[in-house]
Order: sequence, then C-alpha cells, then structure tokens
Amino acid sequence: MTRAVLSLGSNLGDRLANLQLAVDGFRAELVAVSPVYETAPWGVTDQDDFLNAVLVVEAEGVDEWGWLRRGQRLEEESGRVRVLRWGPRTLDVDVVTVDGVRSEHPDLVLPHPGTHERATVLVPWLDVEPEAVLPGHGPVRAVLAGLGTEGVHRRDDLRLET
Ligand SMILES: Nc1ncnc2c1ncn2[C@@H]1O[C@H](COP(=O)(O)OP(=O)(O)OP(=O)(O)O)[C@@H](O)[C@H]1O
Ligand SMILES: Nc1nc2c(c(=O)[nH]1)N=C(CO)CN2
Repeated sequence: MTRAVLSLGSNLGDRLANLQLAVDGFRAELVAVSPVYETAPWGVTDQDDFLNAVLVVEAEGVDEWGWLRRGQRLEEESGRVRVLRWGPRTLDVDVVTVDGVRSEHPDLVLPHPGTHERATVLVPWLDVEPEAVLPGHGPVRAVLAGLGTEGVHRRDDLRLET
C-alpha cells in the first residue's frame, strides 16, 4: 500500500470543475480531500488567482511513478496545454510526497521541491493531515509558521464533491 499527498491547482477555465475532475479521477483511492483555497499566484504573478486543494490517496500496487502518471493523465483530460513554466493552467497535479520516498529523478523529484516555500500547498495539506511532516524540512506546521499564509483564502462556498 502506498499513500500519496497530491496538490491540485487551477487558474484557467472552470477552476472548480477542473479540481473536481481530479477528485473524480482518484475517487477509488481517496482518503481525504481538503477545503478549496483561492490563492494569489506565485512564480509568474501576472496571472489570474488559482484555486488550490490537496488530496490524500492510498492504493495497493501504485508506486510513485504510478501516481505521477495518473495525475498527468488527468491534466491532459482537463485540456491542459503546457505553454509557460509557472503560467496559467486548467489543472496541475503535483506529487508532493509518497510515503517516505526520496527521489532526485528530474521527472519525479520527491518530495516535490517547491513544497516548503508554498503556503498554497502547506495550508490545505495541514487541513487533512495536521501532523504532517515534510521529509527534509520537518513538521509542516512549523514550516508554515515560518512562511505565513498571506494570499491564501479559504473558500467555504466552493466544495469538492466526494
Ligand atoms: N513531484 C513531482 N510532481 C509532479 N511533477 C513532477 C514532480 N517532480 C518532477 N516533475 C516533473 O515536472 C514536470 C511538470 O512540470 P510542470 O509544467 O507541471 O511544472 P510547474 O507546475 O510549472 O512547476 P512546478 O513543478 O514548480 O510546480 C513534469 O515533467 C514532471 O515529470
Ligand atoms: N497560487 C498559486 N500560484 C501558482 C500555482 C498554484 O498552484 N497556486 N502553480 C503554479 C504552477 O505550478 C504557478 N503559480
């Protein structure tokens, strides 16, 4: 059994529907779905706000590459076209962690390298795993305390159906 933490993001098209597509795609493996957050863009800041959420998924016989491929298939299903690094996208599925796996492979770096500096991932992750630990960085709660939560707004009016 492997357990993965996946980060979802969308700032193009029907953002909530795009996140829902990912939830539906992982329906059989879902352990937890975070609330939805509306977040100011980081990286390329001259683009629309994102919706972000985090999923915890678990399955027998799916390794870290399996979770990556599953996420990429859903990105394609959402109509995603890769144009610009950190640019607008219908759906982004990042593999944040898979159990304690560490990987330096460029196609699958684990834990996901940006995680410790992204409140857009850490805030929803804490909602679903309050005791989460980010390998190499320590308790998520502590990492987030050093980072702050500016620009990350919970949208209780937007709900993902499970
Ligand atoms: N942990 C990971 N999760 C998802 N993709 C990863 C991971 N590690 C490496 N990659 C690789 O990153 C590439 C996808 O990059 P993408 O265009 O989604 O980057 P980005 O979302 O713009 O930036 P970032 O990766 O910093 O969030 C893919 O080729 C994928 O193989
Ligand atoms: N707020 C926010 N900003 C982003 C995001 C994201 O998911 N949320 N994803 C990006 C590309 O990976 C670039 N910038």
